[in-house]
Amino acid sequence: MTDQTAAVEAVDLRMRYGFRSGTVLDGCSFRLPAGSISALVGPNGAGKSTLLAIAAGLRRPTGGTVRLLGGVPGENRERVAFVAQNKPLYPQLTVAGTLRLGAELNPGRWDQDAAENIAYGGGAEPKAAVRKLSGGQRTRVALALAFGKRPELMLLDEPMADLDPLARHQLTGALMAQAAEHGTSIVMSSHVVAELESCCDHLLLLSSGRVQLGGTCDEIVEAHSRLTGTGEDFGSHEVVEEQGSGRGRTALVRPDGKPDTGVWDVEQPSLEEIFLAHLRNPAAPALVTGSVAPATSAREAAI
Ligand SMILES: Nc1ncnc2c1ncn2[C@@H]1O[C@H](COP(=O)(O)OP(=O)(O)OP(=O)(O)O)[C@@H](O)[C@H]1O
Repeated sequence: MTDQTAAVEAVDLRMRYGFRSGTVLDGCSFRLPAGSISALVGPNGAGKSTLLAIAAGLRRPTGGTVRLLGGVPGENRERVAFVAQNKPLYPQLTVAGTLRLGAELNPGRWDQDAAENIAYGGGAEPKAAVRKLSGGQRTRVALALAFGKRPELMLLDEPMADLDPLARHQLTGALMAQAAEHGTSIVMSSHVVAELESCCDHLLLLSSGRVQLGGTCDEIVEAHSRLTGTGEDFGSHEVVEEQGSGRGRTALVRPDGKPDTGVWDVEQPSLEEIFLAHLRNPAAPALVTGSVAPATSAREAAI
């Protein structure tokens, strides 16, 4: 794989589930670099699962293109692991039997130790039937299949949703180790923005069918400021969200140059504050930095 190869690249991706249903993805374009951890966030119904299912080759988009590791979805299944939101498993199998099946389906690349570390870390016994496991233990078994496969790309739909705080912490560590030691690309959806900042390289906020925010965590944070003061207006600073306050006015902005510190108190908002402000104001101007812009639009920008 070359440095230029994207883990996932989408250009003008569009999706409707049927003539009567609304548009779920409406021209999504982004490029998630290989070898990094990327998070997909957005409100309920934003299309995160739809996007991951398209990338995994389980759904055909209505329009646009998506490429994984340089190929089309579904083409390189042995290199890609997908864990769906409902974590489908065979309920009648035991945990050990599920891992045996994983080994049989992935000859030559299966890592039993990696799979067992994830599957048994939450107290599940090898002989326990999957149908008798707790939600979090089932999630661990589904993730164990993904880790055991030693894929080049993991697509994980809300992998932490059922896990307790300690298990979330352990899984975050395991994902970071997987990316650092094996160069695995990881794309996961999540609702817990505060937990993503410490482990993710790139973030995409999906809203109204498009990428509302995209870039590295640092780029997104550095592109925003919170201004508080008594100024008349925010001038050419791009306002994402504005509120009144006892001390005057306050706004989350994308500054156009350095704000006037004689008029405004300038603070750095957290990533979570920025995301919440964008979620409350979906009409705010989008920001997609060069680090996650698709190669075609990056080339256009350079011309
Ligand atoms: N099989 C389907 N048939 C018709 N509409 C669907 C189907 N699956 C999803 N949708 C619709 O597509 C939209 C996006 O759903 P999706 O599950 O992709 O969002 P999401 O961002 O993953 O949401 P959540 O955070 O709640 O998991 C929703 O309006 C949903 O109702």
